[in-house]
Amino acid sequence: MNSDTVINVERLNVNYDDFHAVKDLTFDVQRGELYALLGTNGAGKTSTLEVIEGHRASTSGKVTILGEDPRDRKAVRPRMGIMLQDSGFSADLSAMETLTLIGGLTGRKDHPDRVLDVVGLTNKAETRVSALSGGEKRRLDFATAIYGSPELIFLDEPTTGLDVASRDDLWDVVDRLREDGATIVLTTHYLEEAQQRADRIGLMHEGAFRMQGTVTELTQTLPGHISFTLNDDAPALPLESALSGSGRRLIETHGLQEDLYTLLSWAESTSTELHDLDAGPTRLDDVFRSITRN
Ligand SMILES: Nc1ncnc2c1ncn2[C@@H]1O[C@H](COP(=O)(O)OP(=O)(O)OP(=O)(O)O)[C@@H](O)[C@H]1O
Repeated sequence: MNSDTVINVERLNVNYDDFHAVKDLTFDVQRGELYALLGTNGAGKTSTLEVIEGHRASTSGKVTILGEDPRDRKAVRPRMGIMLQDSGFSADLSAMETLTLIGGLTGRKDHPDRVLDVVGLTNKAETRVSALSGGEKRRLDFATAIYGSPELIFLDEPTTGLDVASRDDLWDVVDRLREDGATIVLTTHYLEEAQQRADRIGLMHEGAFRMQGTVTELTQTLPGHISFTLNDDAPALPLESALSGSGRRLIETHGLQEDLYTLLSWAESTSTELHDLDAGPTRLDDVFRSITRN
């Protein structure tokens, strides 16, 4: 573990009675990284995060965050922010009072009106939590996590319930925090968000990591695709392809650029039209689906 290691997890196990929910998990998160902990339903993500965030004792294993034991609340609270899936704020408090309370509880210094402005809730400052819409509550959840611009921020399903514009706004704020050096741990079921933003991904299934690495490392494990349709009188293709029931040709390839070049050169030299051409590398969705099949 070096001085840039913000989270270190070694052989973490979490049992619920005789159910083994998290199995020997080992990973680290480095300063400034956005690490996405992804996985199937019930994979053990929340159980893992609860231990890292200091909300749950592990059954065995060693976890340090910011060089401290996560259960040492006094040491870690001022330095980290958490956006839970359901924060359970007091319904009677206003948005402004909620943030003031968070500042008092965590010891993180900031100005509630600044943070409300950042998340676009200035006009709801005096509105009670009970009167906020679902998306506004989510933005207030986010505001509590970024209050004081902590150096480590946990975002648990941050964009669930947000419309597209609000999602973009949230990611803009995250990008700015990262420019200032924040480390982010993300869980999400929106895989395209992780694909676009994560430096590294841990992919969990049934309590254990099935894969860990950068998006490129994960997606390189499966072939990319080229697909199109041809007229019935088209000449023989230069590459092996599969034919779907709808008459679409599919080429699966680990050499996408090369095969695409071969195909396009062939199409030009034979004056063949490739209708509805689509090509691309494997997406994280495909990798995700593959782990549930193994
Ligand atoms: N308090 C508990 N008591 C018993 N079993 C639990 C408890 N909390 C979680 N589990 C079980 O542990 C497993 C992992 O749950 P966890 O909530 O960590 O998964 P997750 O990856 O966050 O899932 P999801 O994506 O569905 O939110 C599940 O099978 C769940 O039913």
